[in-house]
Amino acid sequence: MNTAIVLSELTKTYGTRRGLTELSLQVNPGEVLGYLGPNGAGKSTTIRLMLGLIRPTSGAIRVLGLDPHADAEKVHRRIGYLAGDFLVDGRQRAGECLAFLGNLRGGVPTQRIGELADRLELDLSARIKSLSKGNRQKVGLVQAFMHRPELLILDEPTSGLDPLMQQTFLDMVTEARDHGQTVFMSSHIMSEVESVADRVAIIRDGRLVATDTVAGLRTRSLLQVRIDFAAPVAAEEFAALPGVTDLAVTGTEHGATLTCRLDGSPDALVKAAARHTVTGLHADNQDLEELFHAYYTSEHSAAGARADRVA
Ligand SMILES: Nc1ncnc2c1ncn2[C@@H]1O[C@H](COP(=O)(O)OP(=O)(O)OP(=O)(O)O)[C@@H](O)[C@H]1O
Repeated sequence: MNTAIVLSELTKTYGTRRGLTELSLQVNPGEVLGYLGPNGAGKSTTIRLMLGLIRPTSGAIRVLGLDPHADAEKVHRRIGYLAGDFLVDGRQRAGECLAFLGNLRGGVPTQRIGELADRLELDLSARIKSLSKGNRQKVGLVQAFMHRPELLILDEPTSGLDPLMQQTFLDMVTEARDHGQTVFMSSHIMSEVESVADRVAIIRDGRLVATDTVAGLRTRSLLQVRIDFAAPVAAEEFAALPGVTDLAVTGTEHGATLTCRLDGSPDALVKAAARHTVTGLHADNQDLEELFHAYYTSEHSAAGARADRVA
């Protein structure tokens, strides 16, 4: 079976503005890939390139084995796409709009549209212009999922959905994967994709900075350590230890508390601490949201510095 999506050394510039820079990424059939990055990172640019709506400045793209620009019609027939700004004629009723789009895709049973609308609590008789942003987003989701496409490309799909509907959407993604469909979904929130994504790709400033499974990303996260001492300790004693960053030592009523982040083996830190009387020890993994923020806020952060480990 063909790889669902292959992006090879993709660069897109808009005049002098950066869109994407030498981005390479593969998405396997049946995989859910979460595509994460802050505003302006290049997520929509990547999606527009994958749909053949714009052309790369250099590099190559294959979607379902086809060139999305040269074979746009064939590719579009086989995918479900939700744009970041899903726009349709607001005078139509939601049901009419979905029936029309279903016919364009070779016919979708009314029952299937009804089932999806019920799950998402979407009123099919409402005129689109009268719907709230979140309800309009639901129309977009139904049209992307209704014909059970081989590949779903979803740009910020949960935008405007309340937490209950976000969960319904995530269930729909899981079911799509169970049916063997491939899902590429962009987001700027880690927690939104971490429960459904097989892999996560993180982009910043148009470049891919990490791709890994959610479990793999967790192993990259640093330990946050707190050690309580019975008497004052000197920060210099710990600052240069291997893997220790963001070190702080504060005096307390009963002695001192050291906090730091730790990358790799705790051995040196534990041995250094053991030269003193330790009254408390606490170590926790940095959560994924924090790791993600470190990736996209600072090139020189601990996690950012490990961004070269692109899987
Ligand atoms: N048509 C355009 N003309 C000029 N610059 C553009 C155009 N489209 C995108 N860009 C620039 O390309 C970069 C990436 O934009 P893109 O919309 O792909 O980001 P994004 O990750 O989707 O952001 P968001 O989360 O805000 O939607 C930005 O710097 C943006 O200003």
